[in-house]
Amino acid sequence: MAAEVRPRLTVLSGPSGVGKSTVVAHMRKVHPEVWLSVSATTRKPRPGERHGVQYFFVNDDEFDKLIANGELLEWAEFAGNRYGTPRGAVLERLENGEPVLLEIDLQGARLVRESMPEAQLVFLAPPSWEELVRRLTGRGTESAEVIERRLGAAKIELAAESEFDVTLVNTSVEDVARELLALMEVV
Ligand SMILES: Nc1nc2c(ncn2[C@@H]2O[C@H](COP(=O)(O)OP(=O)(O)O)[C@@H](O)[C@H]2O)c(=O)[nH]1
Ligand SMILES: Nc1ncnc2c1ncn2[C@@H]1O[C@H](COP(=O)(O)OP(=O)(O)O)[C@@H](O)[C@H]1O
Repeated sequence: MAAEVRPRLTVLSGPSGVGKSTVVAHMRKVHPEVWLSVSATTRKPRPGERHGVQYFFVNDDEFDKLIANGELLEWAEFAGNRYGTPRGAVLERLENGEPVLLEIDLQGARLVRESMPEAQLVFLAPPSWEELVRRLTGRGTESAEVIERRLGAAKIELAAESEFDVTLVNTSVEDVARELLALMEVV
């Protein structure tokens, strides 16, 4: 009997500022072959962010078209902007048996769980609420108002931790990156 080829779809979620991007960047430095889906968003780029690298930065009309054409695997509104996962690239890699990582919010994780129940959902948690506030504020990329909105969303996300298959606490970026790679069966 042929060995079962089980493509891994892993979803990484967690409150804004917990360190998702930092962990993923570290993981890809160590294992550049790990593929991360690049989402489309209506959010404006932060300094240093480039179209097609961190996100595909699109306007509202373009995002509407992506939805209308069925090009998004899932999408959600988060803190006043829309974010969505392009469907084609993800499915292509899964069909090739390659591991796929999505870094998306709680609403997106729930949608993926419904449409692809075999996906594994990983929650990245902060060591404490105070540390989360410190990281989000310390990053210095958002206004006080946007930080408040994101902390409001963070409370909802933290309350949903038990919906996930695994929780990783982001105390050490290196440790979490290693644990995530193991969950994705890359190492
Ligand atoms: N549902 C969904 N959420 C996404 C997608 N891309 C990014 N997000 C989430 O949107 C939220 C805001 O992302 P971003 O503006 O980059 O802020 P950051 O997480 O604080 O760096 C985070 O929770 C991301 O994980 C997507 O394609 N779909
Ligand atoms: N384990 C960690 N210890 C200390 N600071 C961290 C850690 N992980 C991330 N950070 C810092 O926290 C801030 C938010 O991280 P970021 O990766 O942008 O979060 P997210 O993508 O979840 O919004 C950044 O300034 C980052 O350098």
